Amino acid sequence: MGEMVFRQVDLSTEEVDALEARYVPLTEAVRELVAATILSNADDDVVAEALAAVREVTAKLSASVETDHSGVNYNGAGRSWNWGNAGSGERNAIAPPIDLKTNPDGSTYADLVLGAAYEGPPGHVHGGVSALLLDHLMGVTASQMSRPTFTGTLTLRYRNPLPLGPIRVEGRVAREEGRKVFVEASITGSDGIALEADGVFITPTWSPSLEATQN
Ligand SMILES: CCCCCCCCCCCCCC(=O)SCCNC(=O)CCNC(=O)[C@H](O)C(C)(C)COP(=O)(O)OP(=O)(O)OC[C@H]1O[C@@H](n2cnc3c(N)ncnc32)[C@H](O)[C@@H]1OP(=O)(O)O
Repeated sequence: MGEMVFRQVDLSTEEVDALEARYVPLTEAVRELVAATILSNADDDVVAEALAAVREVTAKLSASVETDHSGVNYNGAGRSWNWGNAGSGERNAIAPPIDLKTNPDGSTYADLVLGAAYEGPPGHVHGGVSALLLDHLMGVTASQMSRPTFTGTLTLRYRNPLPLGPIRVEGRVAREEGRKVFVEASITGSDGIALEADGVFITPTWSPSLEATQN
């Protein structure tokens, strides 16, 4: 297995929150840029201007890049962050804009709006995006944010096309057997239920290696 390191970073929770607050508006603006890039009818001059501006700002941001992935980090107070996570990273404009909530009974849900960047069939959500949302929400549900769990098997039933627009993803732990956590989930869109899923999430025998670093 390749190296999988969870990094302990010497930052206070306030410092992590401040960093997140600095970048989240940028993530949201980049999502708007992605949508505008897909939908724009601008002429050659405007597109050339946008290209130069995006290249310039990307060069400015890239000047301080030190690594090729952001990883899973945590501090001494137990605050963890995974800014690049493909399913939910707060600084990842490619990730769906998910804000996952946990109910007192451990079940989870997220209400979000999927726009032009998530299209598959005309006007509808790409099946792989639905799978990404479910894998992520079900993995968090299985972990109860207290233990690492990996997707073992994920079974999806695409019952109806899912229109772009507002959707709700919901999940709950159905049962546990040893290291296996069985999770059920669904996605509902403006036309009603679109997907049902069940999955087996497994706590590995190995513990994640924890690496302390100075930041
Ligand atoms: C503390 C920090 C908390 C942080 C929370 C953050 C939440 C983030 C959420 C992120 C969400 C994103 C989530 C992601 O994207 S996770 C990324 C995608 N998933 C992976 O990369 C997983 C790759 N696979 C593996 O690493 C191993 O195969 C695992 C760990 C899964 C099992 O390897 P292990 O060596 O441990 O297995 P075992 O042979 O001892 O078998 C043990 C039991 O399991 C049963 N079994 C085995 N394999 C499968 C299978 N594939 N389906 C169904 N069942 C399976 C097996 O029959 C046996 O059952 P039984 O015979 O005992 O009844």
